[in-house]
Amino acid sequence: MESTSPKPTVSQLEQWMVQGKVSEIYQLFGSLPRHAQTLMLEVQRDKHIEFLTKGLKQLGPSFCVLDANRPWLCYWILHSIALLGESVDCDLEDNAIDFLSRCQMPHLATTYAAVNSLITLGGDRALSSINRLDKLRTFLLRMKDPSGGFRMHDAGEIDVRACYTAISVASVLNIMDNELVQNVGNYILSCQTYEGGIAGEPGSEAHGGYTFCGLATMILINEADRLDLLSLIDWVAFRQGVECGFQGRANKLVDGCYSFWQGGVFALVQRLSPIIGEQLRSSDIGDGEHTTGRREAVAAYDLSEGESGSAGSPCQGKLSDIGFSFLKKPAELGPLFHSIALQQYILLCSQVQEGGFKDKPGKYRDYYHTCYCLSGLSVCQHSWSKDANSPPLPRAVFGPYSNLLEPVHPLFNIVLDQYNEAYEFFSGS
Ligand SMILES: CC(C)=CCC/C(C)=C/CC/C(C)=C/COP(=O)(O)OP(=O)(O)O
Ligand SMILES: [Zn+2]
Repeated sequence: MESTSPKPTVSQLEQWMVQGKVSEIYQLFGSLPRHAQTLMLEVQRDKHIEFLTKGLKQLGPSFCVLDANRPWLCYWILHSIALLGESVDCDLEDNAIDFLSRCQMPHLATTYAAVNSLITLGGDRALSSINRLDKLRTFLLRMKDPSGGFRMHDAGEIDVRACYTAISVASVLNIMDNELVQNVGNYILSCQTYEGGIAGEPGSEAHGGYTFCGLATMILINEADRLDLLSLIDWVAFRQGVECGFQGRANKLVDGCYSFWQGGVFALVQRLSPIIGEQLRSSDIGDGEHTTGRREAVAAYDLSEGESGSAGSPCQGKLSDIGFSFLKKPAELGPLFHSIALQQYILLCSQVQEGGFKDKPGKYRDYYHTCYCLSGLSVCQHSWSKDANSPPLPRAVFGPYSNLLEPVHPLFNIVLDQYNEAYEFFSGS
């Protein structure tokens, strides 16, 4: 007898993508012919590069307009290209360096984007174009508020993003000092909410973007132990939805960009196990049925620390070296989220087969979502590796192994090779 519901085709799936039907996409993906499934699960490298290169060219020809979004577009595009293991041609690179070295001020977010872009381009010309000691350090100090927080720009808002962008740039450029760091921890601490996540400013709602920024900042200033990491982990673990992607905050829709903002939080947490162990041991676990998980976690920590002997030792040495040392520690914890499910969301719901990524089915692709979906995908693929430099096992990578992206340094969201080159370059002075 003939079936009344014929098997869906790839174009029907694309139709559902446009209509935003996530559950239909998953349900019926399974009944596609194998070759069509394989196609859908592949990172469409060539198409993404085509989309990204087109965007980069559109920023030119001489990158001459200094509007606030351009350094961000540059970073989103250059970082995406680097994650895909490619580089840009010489003319585009020269134009980008000239443009970026002219626009490192007067806004912290664009400064961060410009610095990360130049580090991503790499090489002496790009790295030495950053006037870090005179101009940049003076600018960072001018943005600092007596509360400990940073302002985004002169007379601008003080928030967790400003703290992160200032501290991230200072750390990666080796210009961190006590004056910059003073009271930043108090400010971030005042933004951790009753839910466990971190808000943009005191009294606001916890959000994934700010939770990433706040946690990364606390790690970079060696004060992560001051946060309530147990409630932060509880909060972020509950942000992965039934659609497999992450939402930015409670009761909101999932969105591909949170694959990095929330996924990145997990990548950081994986290397905080001594502090988490300490907080678990001193937490009031109680003896109710619902506390079994926590008691088991304490027991597991006691065991693993017995094996590795890595109790929460404070970080020694230079402030700017914390980011570098952080990745030298093994990731003693496995991923505390469903990393395969997230890869499924990114590839089936956010990836646009013609190139680029989007927030969710029903939306259009853009460079911001392309950057943060690819960053999140890389975090997932490398989330089972204890050592940041060792390639993941095939079972950690959803779809063909050729989907594997370059690893990032999760504190800065810079591809690891490029971060290491910058670390070497700036560590001498
Ligand atoms: C380094 C740097 C500048 C980081 C930025 C971090 C970041 C993404 C912050 C999120 C800001 C925010 C509250 C978005 C909510 O938008 P929405 O209400 O449209 O989205 P939602 O419904 O998903 O919460
Ligand atoms: Zn988004």
